[in-house]
Amino acid sequence: MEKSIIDECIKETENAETEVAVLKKKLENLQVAITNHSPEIVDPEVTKLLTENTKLKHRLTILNRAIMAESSKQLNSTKKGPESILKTLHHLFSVAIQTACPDITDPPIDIALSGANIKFGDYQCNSSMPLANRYKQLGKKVIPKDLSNKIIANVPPHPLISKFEVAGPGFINIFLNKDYVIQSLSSIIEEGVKPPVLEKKMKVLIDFSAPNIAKEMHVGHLRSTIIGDSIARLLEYLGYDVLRINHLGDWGTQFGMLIAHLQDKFPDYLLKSPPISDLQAFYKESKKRFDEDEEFKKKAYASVVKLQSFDPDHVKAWELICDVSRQNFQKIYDRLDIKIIERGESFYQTRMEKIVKELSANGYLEDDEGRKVMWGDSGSIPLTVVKSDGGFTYDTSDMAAIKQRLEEEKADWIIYVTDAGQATHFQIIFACAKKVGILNPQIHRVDHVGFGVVLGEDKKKFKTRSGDTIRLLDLLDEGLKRSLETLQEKQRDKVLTPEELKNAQESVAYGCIKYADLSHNRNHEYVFSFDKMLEDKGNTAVYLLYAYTRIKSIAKNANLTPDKIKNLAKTHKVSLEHEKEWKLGKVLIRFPDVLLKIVEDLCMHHLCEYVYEIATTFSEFYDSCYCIEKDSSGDVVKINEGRILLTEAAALTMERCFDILGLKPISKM
Ligand SMILES: NC(=[NH2+])NCCC[C@H](N)C(=O)O
Repeated sequence: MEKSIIDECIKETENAETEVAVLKKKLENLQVAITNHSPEIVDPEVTKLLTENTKLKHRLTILNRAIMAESSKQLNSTKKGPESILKTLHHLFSVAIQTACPDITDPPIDIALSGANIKFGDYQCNSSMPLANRYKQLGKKVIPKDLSNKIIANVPPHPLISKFEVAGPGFINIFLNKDYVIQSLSSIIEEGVKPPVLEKKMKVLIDFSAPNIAKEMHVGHLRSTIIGDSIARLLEYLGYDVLRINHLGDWGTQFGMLIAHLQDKFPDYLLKSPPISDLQAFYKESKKRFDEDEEFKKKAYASVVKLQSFDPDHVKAWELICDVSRQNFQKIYDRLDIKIIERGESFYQTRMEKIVKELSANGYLEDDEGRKVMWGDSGSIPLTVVKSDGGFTYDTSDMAAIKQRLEEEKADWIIYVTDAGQATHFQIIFACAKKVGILNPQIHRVDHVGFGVVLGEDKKKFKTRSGDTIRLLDLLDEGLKRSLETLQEKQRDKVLTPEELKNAQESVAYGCIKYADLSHNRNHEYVFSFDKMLEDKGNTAVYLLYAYTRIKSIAKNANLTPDKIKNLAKTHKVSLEHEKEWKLGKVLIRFPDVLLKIVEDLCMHHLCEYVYEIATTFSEFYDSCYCIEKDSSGDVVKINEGRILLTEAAALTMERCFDILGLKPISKM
């Protein structure tokens, strides 16, 4: 409905504008007539037209204002989800700036959160200085401060804003309206923490985890698993159609030797499942034979060929081998509560054959000493599409995969989560896919979400004492052991039931491993340290989980269940009078902005910083504002409902953050 009002207004404005232009032209013509001929003839006509012109101009201004008010109303409608403060301000100021500076095309709209000093407002618009520079380039001298006042006068009215102040050389300080924030927080309590409205619902395919069969899943894969899962959780929450894909390394020449070795060692493998428990040892044995025994090598090559042409016995052997790895991977996914669909490299075998034919037929492949290569646009290094022995590579499977994902799966957006070392690989894949018309940057989005290596506390590559890769299951076990010790140090075992203790132990152990990873900027390497991640101070999962239980216990102490608090919100206002209440309230309504920023750069540490900010701002609030008062015998004598409501809004927002980060908060720990 609002849309049709806007359309109508726009139409009316356009009509009025055309009329103004026509009248202007008429006036000009008359002016010429006046000077050239007898002025007394046209005089009454001129006067009439002039009055009409003024009237129309006035009507134009009114219509323009109506459009602005209507479009900001549309932005403001809370039914669909909370609004992004930054986006709303950006919209309001772009209307104001375009009206105030009609001669500047594509004006800079610079909106930012103000610093800690509340004197400078809550948000700032810093556009006047660059705008004055743009005027200077046009040969006009404009004082930024004057420009700021003109901009302010043109900001369409909006319930979010209480007032403006122009400061310094021309900064516009924006002060938020308390009632607006109260309203936003009440809807959190009454309706839950809703995601901001999506501009466009997209189908997103997230390629993450992706360990390799017969090799140990290592900490790099753990990082990919944790980061990928969290991005998936975020995008699912925002309402995207998410497909979580495990691009398992389950294909390739190493399977030749594994199958050949299996056939030799367990000849009755088709009838009886071979008892391989340690696939890595099995891999080592077969590799040794492959390197030392020519006969075996030949057999191994023959096996690959048979497998790739889907010979049933070879496929069976391959499945047996994959199953051993799969079971181990699944144990890790189960513990960390990771949902993912397996679609390994093998899935693309026939598609690889097809795409190689197509690339070759269309002249994209070049011969390079027997290999067939393809160059991307950037030209750095080419993809090896076919090896000299005719086999396919990691590159081939990724070309087939990107085609399958965009064309068959109809994904709008693909996200690949791997170590930063693979950045070039993906750049070339994207460039080649673009070159052959699979990937269209106008409609598709592709991201390589890279991450740095995991280091041990000695700042060297994370390894066991003996220099082996650390087994992830051992690492998770160690986490469980250490988290139990931490809880025992705090004497939690004396207060919690065995079941509660176990829940707390798992929540802390897996939570701290995930959080330590997510809270670091993923582009940097990070040091894996149980000591650090189990600290109860600073930005750690332990600190946050405790902070959350403390927040939850406030209402519990007042005998207020979440349902009762919901009802309370109908009769009481969230309290934002105290400076610390106001500070917390403003942090809480930033949630949509934090999520939208992550959609842009896919850096989950923004969310960790945000949830930490909630916890620390909450503790500032709690230090200076009582929520319940007890008498000397410990009985509750007074409840401050407005503050209980604020507490609930904080707890609900934290819960949402935890959920996106894959942490499981517990009510008692
Ligand atoms: N489509 C992809 N290439 N996904 C990532 C695969 C990661 C690969 N299996 C590795 O261990 O490094």
